[in-house]
Amino acid sequence: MSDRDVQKDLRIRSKVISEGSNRAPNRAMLRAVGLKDEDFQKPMVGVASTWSEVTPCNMHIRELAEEAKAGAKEAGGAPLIFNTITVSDGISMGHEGMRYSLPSREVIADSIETVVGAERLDAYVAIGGCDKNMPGCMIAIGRTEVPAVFVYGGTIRPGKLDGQDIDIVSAFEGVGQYNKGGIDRDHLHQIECHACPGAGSCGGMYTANTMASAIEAMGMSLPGSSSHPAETAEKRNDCRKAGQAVVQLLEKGIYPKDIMTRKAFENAITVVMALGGSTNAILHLLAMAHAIDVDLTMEDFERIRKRVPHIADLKPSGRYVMQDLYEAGGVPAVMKELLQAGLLHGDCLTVTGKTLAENLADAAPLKEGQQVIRPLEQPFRQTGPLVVLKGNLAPEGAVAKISGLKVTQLTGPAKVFDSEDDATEAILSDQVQAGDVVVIRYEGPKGGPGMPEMLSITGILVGKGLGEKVALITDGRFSGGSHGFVIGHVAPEAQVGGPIALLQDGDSITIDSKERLLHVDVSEEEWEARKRAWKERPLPVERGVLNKYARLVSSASRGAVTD
Ligand SMILES: CC(C)(O)[C@@H](O)C(=O)O
Ligand SMILES: [Mg+2]
Repeated sequence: MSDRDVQKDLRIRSKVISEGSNRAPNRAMLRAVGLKDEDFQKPMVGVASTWSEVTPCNMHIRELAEEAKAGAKEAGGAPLIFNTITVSDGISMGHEGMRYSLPSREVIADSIETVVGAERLDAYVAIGGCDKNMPGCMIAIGRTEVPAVFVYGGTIRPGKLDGQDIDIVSAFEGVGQYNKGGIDRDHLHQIECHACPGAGSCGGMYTANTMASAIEAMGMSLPGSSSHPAETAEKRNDCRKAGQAVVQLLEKGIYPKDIMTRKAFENAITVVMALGGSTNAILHLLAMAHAIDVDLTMEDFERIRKRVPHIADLKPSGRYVMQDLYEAGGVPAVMKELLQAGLLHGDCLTVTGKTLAENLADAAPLKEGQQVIRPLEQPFRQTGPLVVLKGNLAPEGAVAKISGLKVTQLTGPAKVFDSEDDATEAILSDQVQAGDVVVIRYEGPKGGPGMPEMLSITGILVGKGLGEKVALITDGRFSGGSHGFVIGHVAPEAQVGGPIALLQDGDSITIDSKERLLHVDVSEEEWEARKRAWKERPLPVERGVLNKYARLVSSASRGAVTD
């Protein structure tokens, strides 16, 4: 791009700072951070970095942010890096800390919106690593109404133990295997030491990789970037190019609302279904749609699921991890197949300034002989694996992931727990038997608060060999690493008096993923009596961010949003 082009005024917001005598003080501050006279003629481009030492997912993002900054500068912008927070789902899992995970999505969105708004940035690149970073950045992008590009920090590579690939979920399931006596302490320690061999987000088609793929499908990331692993030259290149791309979007006047359309969300859902992504995708895509005023509902997921085959042999239920998908050709190669089969809208605009179909025309196909992605004609299932269930237990809906499951229907007695801790204790001390339906309630967005992910407990069930023998239903949610007969996001949640609050031990619960049903068999009189007797509980946290969150947050069926 030539200097003349850049002087075509791209300062759609920053002009309020970079022009006029009365803004001398504002510019004085920016001169201290390195901006010069010529920079005040250029668009101010932010780089929202989620760099942090608290998790491998984000520990390399500082360097990536520098690349994006260099790219934006090369393209004629005046770039500035700013940070937002992250928390690690892997580290906060299974204890009090998990309550902060979903709220962190809002903190990330709010903090990016705050900096972009206050500093009058003209455009920005957002770079995210751990699960909540992706939707957090995208919610901000939806709200801020300036050109933006998202870059995923990239997947971790698989760990190696005794010649086998392992990852973080191996460690969670190892706890159940150890509890059952299947492995000894030393083996569990070996898993712990080898599961996470470097920088990058959890390796299977868990939440981070799911959301990264969805965002690329939506057109908000550069082609191929969602499957480029964290520690590769391609990943650094993605960031450099994202810095350049965002200035070009500003030039062309392409805004997030031009890309994040309803059809783009449909493309994202299609890719999530084909890859067998995390149940969290439903929550996060609903929240992202809300941020950009796209009317998306749980029923849209069901509608799309019915026409999209599940073709990826990816963890948690399959064999491979994101690095293997990258080596097989990556997300663009999968999208190429889906487009050819008429399953994607090719006319959607993307951050390259081209349509999805134009981008995919340049993409390489799946590698010859690869094992990760099946042909569309020979899928694992004819329909997508993320199922929305409804019934008298979940009038607003609940979410199950059925990939890898043989069982589709179970009727069993409820074992009701008012917290994940109590349920975990019961499972570890063998008080839960095959055929039981474990109910974990008061763990919803308001009741948790924060709708904790329950990978510890699902990992223990799988590790103990109960993954398909015991069903688990909750108003909380699951990790992308969770598998088994588990149903989350039950809405309305217990805290607001949803039907799940009225369950009692021994109630007969039916889960039917084919009929999409979540039903409890209790007489009407009895149910009415329980309703009358139910008393609202005070919010479990009285102050601070969790109290603010609990007061504001909407139902999981609407994405658990706070604005
Ligand atoms: C720890 C995990 C596996 O990253 C989880 O948080 C997820 O949702 O995928
Ligand atoms: Mg997670």
